[in-house]
Amino acid sequence: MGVEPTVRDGLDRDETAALTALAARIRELTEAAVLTGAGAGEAAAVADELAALTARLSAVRRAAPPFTGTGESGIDRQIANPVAGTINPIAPPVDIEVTPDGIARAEFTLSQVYEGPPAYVHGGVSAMVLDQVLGMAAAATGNHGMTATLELRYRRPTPLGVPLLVEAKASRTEGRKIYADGAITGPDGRVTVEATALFVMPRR
Ligand SMILES: CCCCCCCC/C=C\CCCCCCCC(=O)SCCNC(=O)CCNC(=O)[C@H](O)C(C)(C)COP(=O)(O)OP(=O)(O)OC[C@H]1O[C@@H](n2cnc3c(N)ncnc32)[C@H](O)[C@@H]1OP(=O)(O)O
Repeated sequence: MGVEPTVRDGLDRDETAALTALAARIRELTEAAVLTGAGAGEAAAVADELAALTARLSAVRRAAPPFTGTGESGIDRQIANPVAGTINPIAPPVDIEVTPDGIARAEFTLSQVYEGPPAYVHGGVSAMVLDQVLGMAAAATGNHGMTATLELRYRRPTPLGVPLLVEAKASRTEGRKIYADGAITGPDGRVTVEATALFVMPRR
């Protein structure tokens, strides 16, 4: 059971742009849903309208999330990725670049949708972001691996609603194993979360 891997539709630029705009509106909707004080009656009315919109989108449904046709690598093509994917409303999104010297980095801001402790980022969300960014740093070595271990050290709370920096780099490769380190840094320049991970290339 479960979801089978399957051939993916590729999106052209127009569809990518339209689905990216759709996801941006849904992110705004999510934040509005978390913060609204509209009251029970109005919330129920909006829920009915949203059900109709969902039905419109679902009228033509793919078997699996599409890839973008324009990305340079396999990772860049994962346009529905839950961390970096611009068409995925649950992605903040974190716009990750990989420098020529193999550093994966992004500046990003997390809204109150991602709150864990009051006023701070949920630790699992920080973990998700670091998993992706360390994974991309590992993949920059030319070896795409699955996360085998991800160790986190939460040094201080990560603030919501301000620009954060995330950076990672592969530290060493041993056969099918790639190790990477990274961190999230707050606007005051202090590290809030450190991460170390092992990625293992699956046996083909
Ligand atoms: C056209 C477009 C295409 C698009 C494609 C996009 C590609 C994107 C690529 C890259 C993106 C980067 C961004 C992504 C970031 C997020 C990644 C995730 O979230 S991954 C999901 C969570 N992780 C899992 O679900 C793994 C589940 N586990 C497994 O599948 C296996 O356990 C696996 C592959 C990790 C290892 O399985 P084995 O059978 O290959 O492992 P054995 O042969 O036993 O071990 C190999 C070596 O690794 C060590 N090892 C294996 N697992 C270990 C572990 N958990 N801890 C420590 N060492 C481990 C072993 O001790 C061994 O080391 P010794 O060669 O003896 O030195």
